[in-house]
Amino acid sequence: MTAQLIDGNALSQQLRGEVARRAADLTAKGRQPGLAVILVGENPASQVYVRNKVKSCGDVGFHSVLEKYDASLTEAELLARIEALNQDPSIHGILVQLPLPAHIDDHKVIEAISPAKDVDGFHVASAGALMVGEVGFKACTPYGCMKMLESIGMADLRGKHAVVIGRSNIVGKPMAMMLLAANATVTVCHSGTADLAHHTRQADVIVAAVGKRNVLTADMVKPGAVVIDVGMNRNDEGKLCGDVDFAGIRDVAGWITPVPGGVGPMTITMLLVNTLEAAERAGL
Ligand SMILES: Nc1nc2c(c(=O)[nH]1)N[C@@H](CN(C=O)c1ccc(C(=O)N[C@@H](CCC(=O)O)C(=O)O)cc1)CN2
Repeated sequence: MTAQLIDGNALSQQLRGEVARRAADLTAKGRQPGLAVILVGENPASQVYVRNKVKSCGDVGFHSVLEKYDASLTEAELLARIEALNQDPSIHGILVQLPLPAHIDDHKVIEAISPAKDVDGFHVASAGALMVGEVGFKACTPYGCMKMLESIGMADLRGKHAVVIGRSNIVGKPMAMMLLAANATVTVCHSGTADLAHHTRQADVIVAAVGKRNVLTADMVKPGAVVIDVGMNRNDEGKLCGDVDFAGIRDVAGWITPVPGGVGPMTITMLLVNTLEAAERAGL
């Protein structure tokens, strides 16, 4: 068996077309969606990501502002900027690019963003809304993974077993909640899991979100399973790769997401979706 690819670039293009249409409607009503992106420091990967976010905003007709600050910015200064953006009616979404420099408490910063503008979905209020099934912004990476499942006819996971590898607040935990909301039976594995392969071999859907190469190999995958790779690592040749052994697993899985071109572009697409929804909700 050769797994079919879930193409994040193609799916993103399709979803962004719909976002652009809805944004044009809002703009015509005098409410152009607006996103503020804050970058603190010189992390080279973060610089690429924020540039892509701002460019993507332009592509779908959003207003955007990129605020870049030196790594010496104080926590108090950052909190003051967020408060100003919370009050700015032209800004519907606020995003602080992570990671932040070590002297800034990222939890404090995320909690300073108004939940109504928390388009990253990282605020405790957003996480709580997801937990209890209320309206709130969903974290973009797991939300993108759910859209990828939907695109292959797996919106409803009743009777399916999903295994999430990783328990971070921004991917693993919200991913598990979203899979549960889609009726999957969910197992969350992590560094304290005794026998990872025992769990993954039973899974119909596996989401790998660890940040380490080759955490999942072909012998750990049930034939026909869906494998979603959230990882973003460099291999020995310096090339971008995910958390799973793509070449090996491709011969076993039914579906697999590539890196690059899989979950990454979907993360930015769902940020656009959340920003659009923030602008739509602002008019209600
Ligand atoms: N405030 C946030 N910070 C971070 C988030 C986030 O969702 N919100 N996630 C990651 C980084 N990230 C978005 O910010 C992100 C990472 C990767 C990609 C992406 O499209 N990757 C491409 C490859 C890019 C390359 O060549 O380097 C791909 O997979 O095809 C998008 C967004 C941490 N911080």
